[in-house]
Amino acid sequence: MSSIRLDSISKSYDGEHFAVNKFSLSVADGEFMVLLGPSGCGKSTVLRMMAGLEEITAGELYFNEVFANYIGARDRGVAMVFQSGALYPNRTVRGNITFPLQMAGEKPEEANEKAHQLAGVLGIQQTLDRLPQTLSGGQRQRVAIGRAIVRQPSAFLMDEPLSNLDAAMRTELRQEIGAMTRDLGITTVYVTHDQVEALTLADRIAVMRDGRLEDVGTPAEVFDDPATAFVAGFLGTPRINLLSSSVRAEGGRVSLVLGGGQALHLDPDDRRTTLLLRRGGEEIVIGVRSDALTLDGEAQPNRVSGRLRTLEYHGHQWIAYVETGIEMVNPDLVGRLKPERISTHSRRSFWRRAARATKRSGILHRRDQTRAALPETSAPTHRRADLVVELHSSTPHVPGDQVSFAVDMTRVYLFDRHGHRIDRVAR
Ligand SMILES: Nc1ncnc2c1ncn2[C@@H]1O[C@H](COP(=O)(O)OP(=O)(O)OP(=O)(O)O)[C@@H](O)[C@H]1O
Repeated sequence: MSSIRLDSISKSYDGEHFAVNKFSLSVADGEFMVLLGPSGCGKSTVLRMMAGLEEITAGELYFNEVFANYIGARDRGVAMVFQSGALYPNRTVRGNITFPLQMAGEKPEEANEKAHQLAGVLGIQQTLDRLPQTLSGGQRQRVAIGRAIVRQPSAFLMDEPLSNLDAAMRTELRQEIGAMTRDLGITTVYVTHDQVEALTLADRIAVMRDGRLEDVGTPAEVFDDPATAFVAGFLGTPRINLLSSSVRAEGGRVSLVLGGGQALHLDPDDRRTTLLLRRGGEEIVIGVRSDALTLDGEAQPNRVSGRLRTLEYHGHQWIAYVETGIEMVNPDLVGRLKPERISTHSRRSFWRRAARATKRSGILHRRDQTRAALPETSAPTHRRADLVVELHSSTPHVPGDQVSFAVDMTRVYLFDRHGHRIDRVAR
């Protein structure tokens, strides 16, 4: 088993943009780490650099604290499973699983015994003598997992292994992957854009955006205590409401002024009051999950009101969409880094680091080719949109009614205009 450490890893495929940009992460021995983020944020690239399938442009990779940038893929002792695990079509399930052992010179009886045991763990004993084309997608993926772990790799890297399966099979195999990797105590890095997979499987989740690490923590930490508005928006269904607001600080009291003549008030004892007293007049972003709002909050000091536009029935709940006159912030765009041409100075220091990291391999980089995203953020992008509220029982209200919702201020997140949490995030 192995710990994995990435120290300021960058990857550029084209010398123009960074697919991964100064990404640092430590995965402990035996930990199940999920890389989560939207399509194109660089998750697979990070995984492939760990596997040795992509050259690292800059930064350092360590396995068990041993520098590993230039260790060949075969010598890293890691196993990888892809979206659709390609199997040898002319070999049986047993033949596929035992193949890596045969290559390693293991005796056929021992290899068969291991395949048999693993097939038991993966629930595919009945298929051992069948060819891949006779298997379902879920069974094929199980065989691919079996073949990957049969040699007891020091780390197991999985790139969206469930994405080609139907919903029921995803849930079943997800649970089995979780149980199996924990039983074996194997260090696992698992890539997905599915928040449910991330929340249910991970010991810790690393949330990525535009090639960078946005947040890392246990599922409860990133969900309940998100570092940025983007993370708050990426986790949770319905998506969090992000309300544009400005801070009014007067006489030791703080109000958060919303559009449509509305405001929320922080308790003087609230530790965030002290932080915001210094930010009077500043624009901020307030995050309120749809279940932190309670209908019929007319009598509450902290409430938001509006016109009920529509109600959706979701079986176990109703979702209310409310026009409030409050300006909402798009969670996908808030604080997004502006891609800009890198300055000469930054380019030089980038390539100096790249050269240091690649010295041992003798790989030369083309200095004049790179462009990068500088750590500059655009202003939050606003949209006029509905407030989204979960209702757990039916309501006599009908579309067109004026409605009020009490806001649970203990469950409100405050972000600066670039989407970073104003109060300290506990990690
Ligand atoms: N071989 C390649 N050549 C050039 N660009 C690439 C290559 N592989 C990936 N990229 C680019 O790098 C960026 C990150 O891609 P990557 O596949 O790592 O993202 P991802 O988060 O895994 O996305 P997805 O969830 O869609 O697989 C994307 O802009 C992608 O187009």
